Amino acid sequence: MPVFAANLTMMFNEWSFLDRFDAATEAGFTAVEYLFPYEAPPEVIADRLARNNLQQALFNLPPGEWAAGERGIAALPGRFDGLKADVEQALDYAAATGVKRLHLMAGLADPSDPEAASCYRRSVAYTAERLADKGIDLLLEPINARNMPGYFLNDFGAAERLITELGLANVKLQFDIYHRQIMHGDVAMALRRLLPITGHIQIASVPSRHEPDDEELNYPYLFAEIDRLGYGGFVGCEYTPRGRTLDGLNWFKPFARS
Ligand SMILES: O=C(O)C(=O)[C@@H](O)CO
Ligand SMILES: [Mg+2]
Repeated sequence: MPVFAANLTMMFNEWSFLDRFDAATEAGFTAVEYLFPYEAPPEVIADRLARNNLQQALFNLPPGEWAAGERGIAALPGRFDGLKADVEQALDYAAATGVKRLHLMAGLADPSDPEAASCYRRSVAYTAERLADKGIDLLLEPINARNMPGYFLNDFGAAERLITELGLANVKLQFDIYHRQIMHGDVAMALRRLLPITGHIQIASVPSRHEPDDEELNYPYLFAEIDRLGYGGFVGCEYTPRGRTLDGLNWFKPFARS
């Protein structure tokens, strides 16, 4: 049975960020993920996890100036010193929360620009090495161009090639099924092929990015396939509820902790 992580950036927005940990637990989740923890002190987040007996599945390394439109800095020339500081900040939060995988956003850059490609490779290799010291996986997530125009890592093939070429045991794919379907389709076959290099899975309906219970993907089939393939990681629920979060959790009832 997949272990689902509530994405607290997108779900449970009826509560303040810290209260979302309690709300997700009440709803039966045993794990959480979110984009960024950095506005709350690490020990405060650690306390919310501990008091709810929740596992921290994933969060992102700092993404640069998000409010100014940045979506990561790994592929941006001239930002390597900033990236090094970001890695140390993320590791402080990782130590407090016990998270075992972190996502590094690439940034907005032309994937055919050799300078961006070289910066990205250097950033990934450096970050992977720092995380490996702590037993943490580094995740790379291809993101579709409709949601994030101009994003550097906009292709599953490019992610697979880089992961394979680097050959670093802790660099893995963040397989967001929503992005996969929009970018390439062929989800089940891609899961079968890419599972050996996959460190985290995320889900949402396509095209609306709501609960995984409607629209063009057959999630019951995909959940069974993920189990059949022996996936032992988390499945992040990275969707915007159609209405109130709790009203949209019928799909999750068979998997909820009682
Ligand atoms: O956009 C997505 O999909 C994500 O998983 C975000 O966490 C971007 O990191
Ligand atoms: Mg995602």
